[in-house]
Amino acid sequence: MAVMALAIVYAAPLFLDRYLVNVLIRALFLAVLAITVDLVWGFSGVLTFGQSAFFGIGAYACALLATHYGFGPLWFFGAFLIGLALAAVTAWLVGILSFYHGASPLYSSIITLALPIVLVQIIFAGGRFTGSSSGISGFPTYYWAVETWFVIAGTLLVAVACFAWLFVRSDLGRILIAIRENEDRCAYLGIPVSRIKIALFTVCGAIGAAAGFGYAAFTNVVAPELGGFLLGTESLIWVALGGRGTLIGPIFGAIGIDVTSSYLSGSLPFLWKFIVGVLFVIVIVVLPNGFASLVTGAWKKFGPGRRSPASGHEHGSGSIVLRTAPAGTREVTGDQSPIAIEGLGCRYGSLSVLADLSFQGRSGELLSIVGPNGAGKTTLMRCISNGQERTAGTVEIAGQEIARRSPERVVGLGVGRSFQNTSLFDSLTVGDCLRLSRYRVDGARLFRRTSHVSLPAPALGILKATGLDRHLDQETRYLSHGQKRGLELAMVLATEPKVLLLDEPTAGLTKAERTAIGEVLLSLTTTYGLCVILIEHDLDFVREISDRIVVLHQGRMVLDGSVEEVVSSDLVKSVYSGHGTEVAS
Ligand SMILES: Nc1ncnc2c1ncn2[C@@H]1O[C@H](COP(=O)(O)OP(=O)(O)OP(=O)(O)O)[C@@H](O)[C@H]1O
Repeated sequence: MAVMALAIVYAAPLFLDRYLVNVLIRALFLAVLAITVDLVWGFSGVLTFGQSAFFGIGAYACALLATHYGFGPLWFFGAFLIGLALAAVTAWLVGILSFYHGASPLYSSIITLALPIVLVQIIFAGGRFTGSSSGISGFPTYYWAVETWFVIAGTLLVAVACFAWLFVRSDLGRILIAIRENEDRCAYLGIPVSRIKIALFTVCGAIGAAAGFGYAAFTNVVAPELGGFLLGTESLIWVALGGRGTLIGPIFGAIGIDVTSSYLSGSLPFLWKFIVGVLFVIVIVVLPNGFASLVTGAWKKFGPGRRSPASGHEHGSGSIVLRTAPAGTREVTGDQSPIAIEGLGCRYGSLSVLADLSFQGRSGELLSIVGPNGAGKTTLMRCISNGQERTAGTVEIAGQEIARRSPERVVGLGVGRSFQNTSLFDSLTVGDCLRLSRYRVDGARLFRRTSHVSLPAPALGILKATGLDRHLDQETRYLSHGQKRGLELAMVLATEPKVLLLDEPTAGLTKAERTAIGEVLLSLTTTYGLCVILIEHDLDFVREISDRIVVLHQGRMVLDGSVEEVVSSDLVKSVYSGHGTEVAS
């Protein structure tokens, strides 16, 4: 494919007229920018308006160094490196500001929106040095033949597209899609979401600068618009029209719109922009996944090896082999408690949701947390799995305080958490989900996909019990509710936790599935020695499988005892009957 694309790049200028080749060279550089927007927005879900700023930085590095300092092969190459480094550092700083733990997606979009505006103001403020609003033209550059420039721009585009393609199909590329679909689940599997986003943003910034540098060196003109907000927004339109998250769609979107506008914007300056706007609205409504979805849809329907939806998958993960991971080093030793909670409290403003909770969990123990709706059970899970949630007290995992650690770092201490509502990645396959849950233990490859995944014995046991080991190539959206629950549990166990937090794992399951889950939980404690903390409303289920029960009421612990003690307690009966005593504060 890459060889064919390169052959086209080398042959095309021989057959096309000169004006079109000139227009295409600019469009090819812009298509490189579109790929970076697709990686950031299409694949990892960060709506960025600021990718043009990096294009502008690369373009101005070329123009400013050639105008004010010197020109020659070394200067040219030096300017290229300076442009890339400046863009990478800017992108890294913007990434840190945009994606620090807890930043909302809206926040990062606003920061990327401000970036090109700030850059243009800096260019204006640069006066004669930066050429202010008129920009810089006529600076020394290489006046090679258009055929040569076409080959340079085309080769850059093919190279970036190939690397991007390999990247999005790799282990790390799957993680980008997982982040786009369910950032929280990724964090609670120990994936460092913020760091991955910052790294991606930095690399895409540098690539955008390379494209801008080439664009400026070819056209011999730079203007503030090259780093402006308008180009940033246009690049989003190319990606949306072409097909977000497809790579090929944004390339054709950028080339198609730029070339057409070069022909039409002279004769129909206002009408052309209007046509693009209307086209954009129509495509968003009729083809939300862009024009590329027409091709991929037809390919899925009529192409070779087409699959039924239940067995197919959008991104083609290929078969994956399951292996048993070597026994981890996560067993809790000696008398150490896997989990010890002391004086834990949580407030939301003046509302006290949890107060003064203290208890410990032991290895091989199934500890159920029960209590009426609103008692604070889920909040307790949040306080254990995220160091930033609690407002008082301490939580220790195997003797280590979680302090203010973010969820992914708490996973590193040995806490695994499943959510009240099953939380998976719809367009990823079962195999992909399992592979990415091993990120914390096995890491992820940058340009390759591993053909196997090594899982600890408890996770393998669940896959076998639910039959998921025979559906590794199936997208998770086609799984039954019970299978989804099973997969989520297997994914959490793949992180090799010492303490497993389960929030209503049997909700919505049939009686048979509930019994199966009960057996699985028992084997996790008895065979594998895990400490399981379970929130459950089904008191019969709790009674059958628990070693110990903690009862919460109005955010306080009213009882901590054996199953018999709790079941026979009058206090618990009155709490559940709604006549519960007001807990003294
Ligand atoms: N972010 C928040 N801001 C304000 N109040 C909150 C927040 N999260 C939870 N609460 C309140 O804290 C209380 C406990 O909620 P929590 O979800 O922990 O209860 P629960 O015992 O898990 O209930 P359920 O069994 O219905 O899931 C509720 O009154 C809830 O409204």
